[in-house]
Amino acid sequence: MSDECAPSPYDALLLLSYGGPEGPDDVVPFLENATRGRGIPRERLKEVGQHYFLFGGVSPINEQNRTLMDALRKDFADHGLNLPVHWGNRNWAPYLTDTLREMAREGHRRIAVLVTSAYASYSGCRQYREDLAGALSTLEAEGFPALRVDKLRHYFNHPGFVRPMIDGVLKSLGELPAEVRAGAHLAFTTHSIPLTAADTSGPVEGHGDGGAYLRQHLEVAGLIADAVREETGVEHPWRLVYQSRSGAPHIPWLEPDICDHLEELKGSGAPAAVMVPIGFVSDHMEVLYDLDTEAVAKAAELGLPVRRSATVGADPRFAAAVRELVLERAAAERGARVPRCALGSLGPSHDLCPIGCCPGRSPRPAAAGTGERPS
Ligand SMILES: CC1=C(CCC(=O)O)c2cc3nc(cc4[nH]c(cc5[nH]c(cc1n2)c(C)c5CCC(=O)O)c(CCC(=O)O)c4C)C(CCC(=O)O)=C3C
Ligand SMILES: [Fe+2]
Repeated sequence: MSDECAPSPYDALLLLSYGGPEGPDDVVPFLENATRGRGIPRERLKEVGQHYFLFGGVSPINEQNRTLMDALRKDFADHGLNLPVHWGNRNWAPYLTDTLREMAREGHRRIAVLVTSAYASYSGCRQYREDLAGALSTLEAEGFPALRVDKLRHYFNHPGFVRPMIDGVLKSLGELPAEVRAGAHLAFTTHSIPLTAADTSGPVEGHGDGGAYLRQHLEVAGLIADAVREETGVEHPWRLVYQSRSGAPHIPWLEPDICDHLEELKGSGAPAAVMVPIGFVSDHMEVLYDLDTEAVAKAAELGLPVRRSATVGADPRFAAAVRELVLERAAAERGARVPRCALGSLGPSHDLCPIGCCPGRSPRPAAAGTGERPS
């Protein structure tokens, strides 16, 4: 095997995700897991429960992760990369701790971790690092030998993440009625988070003004808008907007909401819009309900033609990007320097989150960051 394809020091890849219910009886316990200690009002929980019940209590996220694992295994096999792929979740089976225990039993010791969130934020980055630290300490208490987990860098600006979304936007534009196509607005959408969480996202030096969360999303939106203009020769106006707001009403979250934005677009005479869910890796419940159900109904009520473009899901280019991320990090851990792919101007993201990156409300141990490395 060529050096480029050596995964050492890694002996496995862990796909780490959110998890979702797989039947009506799972919905309430899943929501309890997802919101424990997070101060979410009961009303919001009832409402979100209804979103899941509308789809038979099944979130598509677990099946999407199984499909992504298949795509990763195929890509790895096709490229002579011998690295087993495992999967664990924060909020539903297969739970992270159970997966890591199984991996430890099988003899894995040094594990690269891909989280299904492309951007910096407490929910999308540090919380997963806290989950990893919690799982590692449970296994240590159970007497397992020490595991080391390395979280792969944020991939929001990796071409394997961005290019499939560019194709998705072009496809959605093509599906709009021809007479409104050229005037269509692009509504890039992501998960709203509390303003304080946005402001403190990413390394401390960049805190304030929406932090890394905002900058990274604006970068991706701009990259996609530029590529679409180059491809079509049409300048589609665009804006970054938000969805899936939770929390107590008096706490400010990122705005505007996608539905309010659609209303504003209609009011200002926009003829159509494409909703581009850049904040999400697959078409899970936030996409299926908040965009395909709620926002699509809003647009119908407004008489605004809309399309929703695809998330990357298990696109082979994304699977290839994951392979590249594993190999580049493996090389770095071996002390080698290899090129790191990133589109745009922000450059490849850090490997190790520095202290103070994406802080939570109360400090908890987090794995895979500066300060967690053996000296
Ligand atoms: C930034 C971000 C991402 C994107 C990055 C990533 O993908 O990780 C994301 C993804 C997801 N969020 C998901 C589901 C939920 N998120 C909730 C609540 C919250 N999310 C938040 C943020 C994010 N969430 C926040 C700040 C809260 C408030 C509570 C808290 O501070 O923790 C709640 C509780 C009910 C509610 O409050 O809405 C649920 C059920 C699912 C699974 C969907 C499925 O089942 O298909 C996925 C992929
Ligand atoms: Fe969420």
